Amino acid sequence: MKCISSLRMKAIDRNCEYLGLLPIQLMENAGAAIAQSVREKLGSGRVLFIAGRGNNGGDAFVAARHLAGSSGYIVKLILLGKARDIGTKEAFHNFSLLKFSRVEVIEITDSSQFEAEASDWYSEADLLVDAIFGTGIKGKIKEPESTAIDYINREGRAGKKIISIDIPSGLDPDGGSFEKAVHAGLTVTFHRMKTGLMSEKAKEYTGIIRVAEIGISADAEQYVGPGDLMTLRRRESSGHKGDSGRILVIGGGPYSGAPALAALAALKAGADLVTAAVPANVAEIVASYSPNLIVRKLSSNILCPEDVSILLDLINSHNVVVMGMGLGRAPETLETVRKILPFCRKAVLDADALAALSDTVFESLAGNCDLIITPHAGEFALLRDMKTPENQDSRIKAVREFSEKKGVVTLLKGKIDIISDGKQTLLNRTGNTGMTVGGTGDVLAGLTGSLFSRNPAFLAAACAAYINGAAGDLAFEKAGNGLLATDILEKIPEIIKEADIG
Ligand SMILES: NC(=O)C1=CN([C@@H]2O[C@H](COP(=O)(O)OP(=O)(O)OC[C@H]3O[C@@H](n4cnc5c(N)ncnc54)[C@H](O)[C@@H]3O)[C@@H](O)[C@H]2O)[C@H](O)CC1
Ligand SMILES: [K+]
Repeated sequence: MKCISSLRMKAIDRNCEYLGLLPIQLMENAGAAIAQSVREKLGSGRVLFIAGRGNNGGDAFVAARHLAGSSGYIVKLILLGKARDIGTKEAFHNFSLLKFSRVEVIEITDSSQFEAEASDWYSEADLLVDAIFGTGIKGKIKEPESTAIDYINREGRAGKKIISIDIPSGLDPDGGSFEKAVHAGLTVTFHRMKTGLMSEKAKEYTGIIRVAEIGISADAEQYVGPGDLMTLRRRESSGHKGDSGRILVIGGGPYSGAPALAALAALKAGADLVTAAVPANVAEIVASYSPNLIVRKLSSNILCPEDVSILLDLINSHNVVVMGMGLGRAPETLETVRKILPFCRKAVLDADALAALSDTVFESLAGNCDLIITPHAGEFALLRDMKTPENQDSRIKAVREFSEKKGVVTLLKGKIDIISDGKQTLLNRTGNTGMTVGGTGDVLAGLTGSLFSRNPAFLAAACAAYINGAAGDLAFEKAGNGLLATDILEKIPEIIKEADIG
């Protein structure tokens, strides 16, 4: 069964919101699924919900309302804390609806209140629903939550039915470890199995696990969105120069704009230091584009084997190499690419550098170099020696299989970008017709390198595709089809700032 982490689940939730499916709608569906599970376990009787102040509690508020509307149930709810401290507007909204729903509610703020005020509520219940924490649990369990768990388990030992919402409270949703946790007879988890529920230790706490669908849109999971950006590593506020990425761009010779665009994109996406190593004829031109660039002049007018020693020094002092933009495909250039690649720990290969790849090169890199390739359909066809399929499903399959076989992350550029590492695959639909102009691929390569310096390859490539397209969409509003790659550069910081990852 496919499991997901709590972070991925949060990313999908955020992507739903981006698509217009609001958190309160998901909460309503989650609560309805819980109410249905209660009905299946108990035809009629007394049901007690024990709810925390997060969204796990929010699901309980919805479920209690649904159940109180069904005949045959007496529904009570213990809120652990004060109503004013409920953490989200969705949970608070649903809590407010309880006063119109024939659900009796008490607030417990201190563990000493349990004996006098809540003990009877526990003992008279036929079924208890645990909604203290779900995926939001952090650190040591405090009071009154800790005592609330003890009381639930006391009733469980007495043979009562216990249903946990999403996760038995106390269990770490990812690792499955715990200091104490609810012993449930049934756990109703949402959308997908959570990794922590599958752990050996968790088994005796979860009881039977049911995965309930809560209406999450397929696209929220299949397409990159702001939720994925949320999972990127933030820049350290106390970081030193270089901590947020040292990027080496190797490009140019026949062209001068391409390496400059990649280098500037890396800077705009938050890299601290970017060095462009470029052939001698274009070094001054590239430097003249921006005072922000550090330019290293190579020995000749094309990249050639005489440059290998200086390039190896540069590779050692940078953490990601972005290579290929405007390099040309002279045999000595491709030979140089092949010579230096095994020394790169992390590399993004674009454009002409892709022509240096072969099965032998891929094999020699396996395990040494973490590689992202960013071909368009034509370059991908050359890499595979096979036409790139037009049909979307066949294209996805081709990218997935190629990435798995070669041990790389592929970002296949197109109207819909496809990103895969062979196991995970994401699609990206940001971007527009104006972006067929030259240079947008160079921007994407630099952007990818910048994110790659702080993040895993797959996430970096997927988020770079999204940011590049989203920056292009913003630029398109003003420039329309007269959009230039430099317009996209200008919009990158806005997208990064909006996503709060700068
Ligand atoms: N797509 C979905 O799966 C949906 C899931 N929903 C539910 O939302 C919860 C996650 O909600 P969140 O608000 O992020 O966190 P929790 O409710 O699990 O917990 C936060 C709550 O608990 C307090 N807290 C955290 N740690 C401790 C501690 N050690 N001791 C005491 N108190 C603690 C914290 O202060 C907060 O008050 C998910 O599991 C689902 O049930 C959505 O409703 C629908 C979409
Ligand atoms: K729970």
